[in-house]
Amino acid sequence: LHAPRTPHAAMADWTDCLDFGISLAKQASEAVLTAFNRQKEVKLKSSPADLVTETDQRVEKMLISAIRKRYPQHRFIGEESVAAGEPLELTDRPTWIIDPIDGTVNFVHRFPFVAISIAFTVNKQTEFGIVYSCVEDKLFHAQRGRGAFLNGEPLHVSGQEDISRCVVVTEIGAERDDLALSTLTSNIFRLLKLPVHGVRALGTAAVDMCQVATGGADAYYHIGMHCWDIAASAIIVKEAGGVVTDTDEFDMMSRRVIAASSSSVANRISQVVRAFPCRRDCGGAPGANGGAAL
Ligand SMILES: O=P([O-])([O-])O[C@@H]1[C@H](O)[C@H](O)[C@@H](O)[C@H](O)[C@H]1O
Ligand SMILES: [Mg+2]
Ligand SMILES: [Mg+2]
Repeated sequence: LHAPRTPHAAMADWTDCLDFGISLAKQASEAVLTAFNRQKEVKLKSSPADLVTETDQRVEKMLISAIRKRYPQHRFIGEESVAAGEPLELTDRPTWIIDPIDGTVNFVHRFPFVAISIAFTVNKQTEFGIVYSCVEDKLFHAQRGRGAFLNGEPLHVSGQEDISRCVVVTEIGAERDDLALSTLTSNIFRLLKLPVHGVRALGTAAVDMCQVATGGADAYYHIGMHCWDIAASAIIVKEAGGVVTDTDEFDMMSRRVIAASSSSVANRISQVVRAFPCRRDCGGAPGANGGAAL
């Protein structure tokens, strides 16, 4: 017996939102570049290495107000809005996940890797991601099922399967307590002893992870970052043919991520790297009540 054919509603592809997001990322990049060489007033957030400037806050407000004007029903998770007390809640509604400047420490020091990161989810599934590495003028984007691109050119991971031939990117992050620091440094020690070809850190999770999408790096892992740091670059890596995972299924709220050129490299990293406890960004079990999948 065949089930009766029911006409499906035309599948929304969210390309209009993607195009709008790209145009906003370009505007935001201009604001970031204008401020890049100027003196900045710097404030601390959760630790002496967790910084915010007036530009982070202004760029986020600009992005959210422009999106809200065009899509009044959409919701937001923005790094600086959450820091200002807005709830961090992912629902099934269309949601923009925004990091107005990923790499604020770089921005403050004029170390030339800073990015605007914008992801868009519906039903807790990421539909597209945009990462604009402003100083490099590199625009990465990916849409679910449609591939990943850098300045319009298709991206592919390296496909490397042998950990001992990998360049691995990671970040130390803003945590400065003893347990976090000893875990993070011993992870690097263990990877170098495998050995791997090299360990790198650019100071922006979003741009780091996009290196895996380009094939310039073979893997990336990070513990302690937040969903806005990696939501956009996760879909970019996946659409470039990479693997994005956690110790288990990828969950953007878990504050742990492994992105790799192949599942064998991802598995090897997950065997070597230890995590320290971090409070989830939101939700309980992965995929449930606010957890989010790719
Ligand atoms: O604060 P921010 O500059 O947006 O984001 C930070 C950067 O991505 C950094 O590379 C990472 O190590 C931190 O964990 C993030 O918080
Ligand atoms: Mg960030
Ligand atoms: Mg930021």
